[in-house]
Amino acid sequence: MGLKQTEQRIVKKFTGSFKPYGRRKGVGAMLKTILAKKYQEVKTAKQRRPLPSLLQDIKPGNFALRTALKQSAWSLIAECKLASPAKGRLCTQYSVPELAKIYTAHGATALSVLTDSHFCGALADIEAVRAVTELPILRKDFIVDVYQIYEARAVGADAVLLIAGILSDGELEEFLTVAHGIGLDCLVEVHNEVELNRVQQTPALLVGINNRNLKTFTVDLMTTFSLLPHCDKRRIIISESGVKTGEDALRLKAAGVQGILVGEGLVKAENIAAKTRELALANTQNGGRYHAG
Ligand SMILES: O=P(O)(O)OC[C@@H](O)[C@@H](O)c1c[nH]c2ccccc12
Repeated sequence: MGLKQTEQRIVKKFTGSFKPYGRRKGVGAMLKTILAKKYQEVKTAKQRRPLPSLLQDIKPGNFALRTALKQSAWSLIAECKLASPAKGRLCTQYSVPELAKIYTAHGATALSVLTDSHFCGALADIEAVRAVTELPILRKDFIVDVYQIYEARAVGADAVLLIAGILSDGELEEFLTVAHGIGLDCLVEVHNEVELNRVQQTPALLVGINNRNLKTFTVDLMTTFSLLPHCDKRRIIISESGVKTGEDALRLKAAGVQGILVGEGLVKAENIAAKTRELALANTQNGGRYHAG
């Protein structure tokens, strides 16, 4: 199937007045490319392994991510991010499981593993990380089909990312229901007030405020500070992208977020172990938990 046809299919999938990124004019060429490829990948994966067969491999999870976030006064979700479409290769020194080991030993609350090829990720990375850590694992990808949610659980993930900007209201509801039905948490990502309001109509418990605009790639921590007053109290709020220092973490914590999701700030640090401790607020009083060892 050519790109054009695939894109048409994406367009057809969305209903209602909300326009997901894939459908807005002049919007992120990169995101469009990623989404078109994603539909192809899912189609191929389904052919290789139809859903009924995949379902046989699924043991329900136990909402390990929400449990860890609730138990921690401050949470660092540390991301295994080898590359990004905007900046290319970010980390050459360590493999994904090596990063996971460092993060685990130095105070991360949970791990995020990118499984999209544009970030040099693969689904198998989750299995590799599962083998070296007991921390909750978030599958970070562009989820556009329930199949990917089952796939995540089959390889041992505890949670998936759902990006409000690329999903219709119906899809958000459906994906949350499917994930919650198999004990998997969802971190639902928003970037503006319209998306936040849509997500707050759903039972989503974990809300990620992405400081990065997925269309322009610009990053501004103000996104979190300005959306925070609009978040209702029942949700657990995570600030995602562009967090670099312990000072950033302290400012976000003081504003009321529960934790941060960090990739680049960790993988590009000169000393990744020390940066993990810094962002986990491991050295500050009443900061996050610290796992020695
Ligand atoms: O590397 P950063 O700036 O710390 O960002 C991490 C994470 O938030 C980012 O990787 C991300 C946020 N939402 C996404 C959606 C898809 C892929 C990647 C992402």
